[in-house]
Amino acid sequence: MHSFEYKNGSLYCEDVDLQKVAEEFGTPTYVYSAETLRNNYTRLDQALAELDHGIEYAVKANSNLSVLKLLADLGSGFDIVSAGELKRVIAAGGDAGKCTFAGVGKTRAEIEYAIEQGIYCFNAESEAEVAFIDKVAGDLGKKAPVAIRVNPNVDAKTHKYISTGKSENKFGVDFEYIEDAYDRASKLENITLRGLQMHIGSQLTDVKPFIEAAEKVAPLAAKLKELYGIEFFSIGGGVGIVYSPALASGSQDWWDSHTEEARPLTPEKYADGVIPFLKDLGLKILVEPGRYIAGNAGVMLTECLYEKKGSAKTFKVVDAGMNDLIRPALYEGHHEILPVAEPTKETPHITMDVVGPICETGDFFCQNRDLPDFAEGEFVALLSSGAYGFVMASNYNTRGLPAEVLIDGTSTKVIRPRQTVDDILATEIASL
Ligand SMILES: Cc1ncc(COP(=O)(O)O)c(C=O)c1O
Ligand SMILES: N[C@@H](CCCC[NH3+])C(=O)O
Repeated sequence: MHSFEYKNGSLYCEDVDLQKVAEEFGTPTYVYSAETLRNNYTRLDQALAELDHGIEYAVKANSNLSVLKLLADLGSGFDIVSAGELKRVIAAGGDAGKCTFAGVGKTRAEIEYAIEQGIYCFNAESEAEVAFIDKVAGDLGKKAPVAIRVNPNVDAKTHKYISTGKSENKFGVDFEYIEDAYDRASKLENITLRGLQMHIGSQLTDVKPFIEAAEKVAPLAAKLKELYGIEFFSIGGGVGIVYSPALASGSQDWWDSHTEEARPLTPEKYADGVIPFLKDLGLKILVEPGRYIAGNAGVMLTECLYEKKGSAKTFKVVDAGMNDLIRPALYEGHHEILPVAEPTKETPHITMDVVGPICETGDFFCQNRDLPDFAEGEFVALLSSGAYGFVMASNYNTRGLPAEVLIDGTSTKVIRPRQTVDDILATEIASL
């Protein structure tokens, strides 16, 4: 049973027909399945049951307040990368005391705010940052909880823009310097060393790099526990999802490739791979999944505006652009594209580029892809858009932001109304 599937000749999310959603709320619109969000969270939680563990959902993947609230209600903690994300968690009813704060460039204002809100831990990414947190905490007359992110120099074998655990990446403190960094940090007066953190990259579809990193860093975690009494080891996020049938073993059929069994990396495979290195540490193990929780829980709906048959190609121009979903333009990310009205056996397949209205050649959702034909005025869904979709949308070309809708069984709720061009202009007009 999938939360997104064809029923009665139309693509549904849970019990709701996406044709009706597109007609009622317009396009482009992001649609999320509450059931998939819950299932993904629960499944990972259960896979890690053998460990004393906590899930710190990576807010950056999808930060809509209703999504955060749903996860907070399940008991999730949150991995944040800005004061803005912390404000979101608090506004959604999440617990600041269950937040970890990552990121290489935290400002004084952000550090002050996070200390005042009582976050669980700063995950510091450099010695300079540790020293600065110590200073800011001292100025406030408080002690700040700190973990240092170790860069284990492990190749995550993912897209180079989202690999974070190699020495040439900007993240964390090099493995060979980390013990000295802890030694120096332990002498600072206004911080408490609470944990150790790592995160080797995003969209990993093979468990081996996770195993390599856990095996390399677990002895360090044990040593830091002995020396400084740290209480947690966060192994970061990064569990990948299936975007392309080519990634799935076996079948080329999209739905089959998205069955849990066909996932290249299941939560169980992930857990089985890393647990042996973590279970005897006597530390709380944190994970920071973003894409795994939200990615397959969302689609973006868009309408076909025009068809253009060029001498070289057929273009379908849709009303969403790279400003609405930037992953194909930025990482050549693959999103499956399905017509909302279910194609029949008679529907011809044609090779097409699906492109947006933005004045950039890179503004495409697919190139030279064989897809069931669809006509002007028809809606299509870009699948697996629940993570790093809406959150990366921009106003480029002075376009408003898409609406976001949450479906839960038969209920449909707009969780963020469309941002109009008038909304964008209002603040600038007021500043004229
Ligand atoms: C520190 C940290 N934790 C967690 C994540 C979440 O990654 P993912 O969405 O791949 O699980 C990221 C993003 O890559 C990150 O930088
Ligand atoms: N935005 C990226 C993931 C970045 C992960 C955050 N560190 C993507 O869409 O794949």
